[in-house]
Amino acid sequence: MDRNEHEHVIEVTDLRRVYGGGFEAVRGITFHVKQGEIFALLGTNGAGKTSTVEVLEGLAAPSAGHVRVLGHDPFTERAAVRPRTGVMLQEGGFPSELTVSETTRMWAGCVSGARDPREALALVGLERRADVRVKQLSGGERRRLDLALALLGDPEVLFLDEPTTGLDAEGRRDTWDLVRALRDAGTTVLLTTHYLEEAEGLADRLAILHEGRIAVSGTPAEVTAAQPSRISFELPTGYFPGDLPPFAALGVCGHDVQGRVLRLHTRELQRTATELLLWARRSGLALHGLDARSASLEEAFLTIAREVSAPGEPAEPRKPEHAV
Ligand SMILES: Nc1ncnc2c1ncn2[C@@H]1O[C@H](COP(=O)(O)OP(=O)(O)OP(=O)(O)O)[C@@H](O)[C@H]1O
Repeated sequence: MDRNEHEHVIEVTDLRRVYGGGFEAVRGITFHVKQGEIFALLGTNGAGKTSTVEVLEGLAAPSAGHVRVLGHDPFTERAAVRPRTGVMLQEGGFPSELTVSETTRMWAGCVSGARDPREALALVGLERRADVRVKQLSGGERRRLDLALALLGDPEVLFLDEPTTGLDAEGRRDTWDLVRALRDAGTTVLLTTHYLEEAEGLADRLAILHEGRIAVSGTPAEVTAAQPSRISFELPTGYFPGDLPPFAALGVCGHDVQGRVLRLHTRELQRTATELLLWARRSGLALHGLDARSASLEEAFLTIAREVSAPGEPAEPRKPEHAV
């Protein structure tokens, strides 16, 4: 591999995208993706993921800021960028009467230096469906066909917009294995996804978008570590949160009560759990519904998603934000 491993293959600087009518869908985001890295863009519905990816794919110009893919402006230098990138859109939109094989061959005719269409189908496990009409494919098989087409040009950069939507668990795992293999061979991958376990298991780094801004970013471990762990249980009859030992002594950094269920937030899960159980034993109490769970990407995502701005009020970026 003669590519520079540390090169920023994708550079996004202060990107803004304003639609006709003045709605600002992307409000100044900055991130970089290194060569041979899988970067995931996560976000609530309407957060601006597709609006961002479309600019990277050269389908739209930035309203402000700038974007580079492989060192070029993907919009004004489309001819230089497009042959080196593979794009898997959310909706493939193939003619449904063509077979899988015909579709792949037709697409290969539009790609310079395309790999053997049969090889692309084999990569996504569709070789046995080559003679089936596209309209007869399941939703998951169509996603795999979308991916096969994106891989035809053996791209250096792959844009995957929700690549595993509609796939069953096995198909999803197969796609993850394929994306990892492509990354290991040097391909740079930018993907959007709604599946948090997909981002957690697949991405080297990720950014969570919210209302057009990057709310948090970093490696999955960094983003997760910024969240507290949780312990919840039913308050024993006649007990209130104030009857527990002082929260500071338990290492608790926050709490909430829903009905009789007390939820403690902590950054020291082992210490808090130990102190809580010792207190329960000393007090002769059974803690029903006891549940302790480490911080997760899901927790980070839900925390951000709950921070809904008031109508007309721009969302403020969260601090601290990891460097990307
Ligand atoms: N052509 C358009 N004109 C006006 N507003 C648009 C247009 N396309 C998207 N938007 C708005 O921009 C915002 C961001 O949309 P975008 O599709 O980028 O979000 P997303 O994060 O990809 O969402 P999802 O997860 O639902 O696919 C949304 O509020 C959407 O309604």
